[in-house]
Amino acid sequence: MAHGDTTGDFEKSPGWLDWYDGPSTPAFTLPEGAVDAHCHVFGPGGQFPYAPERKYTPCDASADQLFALRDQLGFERNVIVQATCHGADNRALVDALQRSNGRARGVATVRRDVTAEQLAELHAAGVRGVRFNFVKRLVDRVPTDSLEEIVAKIAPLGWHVVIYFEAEDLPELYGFFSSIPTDVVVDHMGRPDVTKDPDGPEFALFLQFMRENPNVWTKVSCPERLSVTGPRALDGEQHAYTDVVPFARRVVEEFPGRVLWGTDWPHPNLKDHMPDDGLLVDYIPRIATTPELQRQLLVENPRRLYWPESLNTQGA
Ligand SMILES: O=C(O)/C=C(\CC(=O)C(=O)O)C(=O)O
Repeated sequence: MAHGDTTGDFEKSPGWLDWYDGPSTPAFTLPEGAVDAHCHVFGPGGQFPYAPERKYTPCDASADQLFALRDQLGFERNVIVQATCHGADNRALVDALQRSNGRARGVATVRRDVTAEQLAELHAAGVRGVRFNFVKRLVDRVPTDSLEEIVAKIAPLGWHVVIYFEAEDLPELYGFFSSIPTDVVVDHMGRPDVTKDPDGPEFALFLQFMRENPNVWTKVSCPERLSVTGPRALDGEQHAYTDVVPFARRVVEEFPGRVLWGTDWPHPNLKDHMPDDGLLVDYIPRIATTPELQRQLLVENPRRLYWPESLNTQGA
């Protein structure tokens, strides 16, 4: 369904695909307490304007719409990640966290001049991390000394750093990423080229990065973004994105305690189709094949990072 061409004073980027309205109820029953650990809120633009420096203008995707999806799919909680279309203006994120009744935590974007007071306010709202984006079509590159300054400011709060990059850029960024002292969460497995061999050198470098750095976690999310051959999660398809499965399954099985999963709703910048989020949930048991792996991926791991106070076992 189209959600309108304008949002407040903003016109959506040409060719923008709106999120899928009326997703199916998943066939896979999520474990109790499951967390959608990667999703976004956009605007509404009339209330929370998009950032002047943005590289795309999305359709609105409000907190209420996100919470309705959460309930429909059977998740208990969300981790809402600041997207580049809102720059370092975290107001839409903070508003969503505050209206979630403690059922959402957040990852913000901040600049090097962020103050301790601003960070304390974000923490009180439920922010637990910052995101550094290195995807060239989304942002202008921020120098690493600025990022190091930010890390020094957020580390005392117990926050972590979410990094988003493409596989071809890992060799250049490997040293900087390995130097980050906090926990680090890699979005979408570092965006592997899934036409390549999962046993080949490109993905081997990513696996090596995770092996060498026990503070590094990853989201085994976004098959709809990584897949080349599909099939797409539409029309009841129960075997969607088969080409991504070997990559995600490999990571889940080698690092079961350091993986997260999220819908990526509302799926910004997809070009050729918009997935049915219910069918995306049905992809999960193909990459986390046992109830124990599913519980770690969906419940225990996200709680350790985002709701550690809810765990009563030490070092769980
Ligand atoms: O939602 C995602 O994970 C991916 C995005 C958008 C994004 O990250 C952003 O705007 O910050 C993408 O690949 O276009």
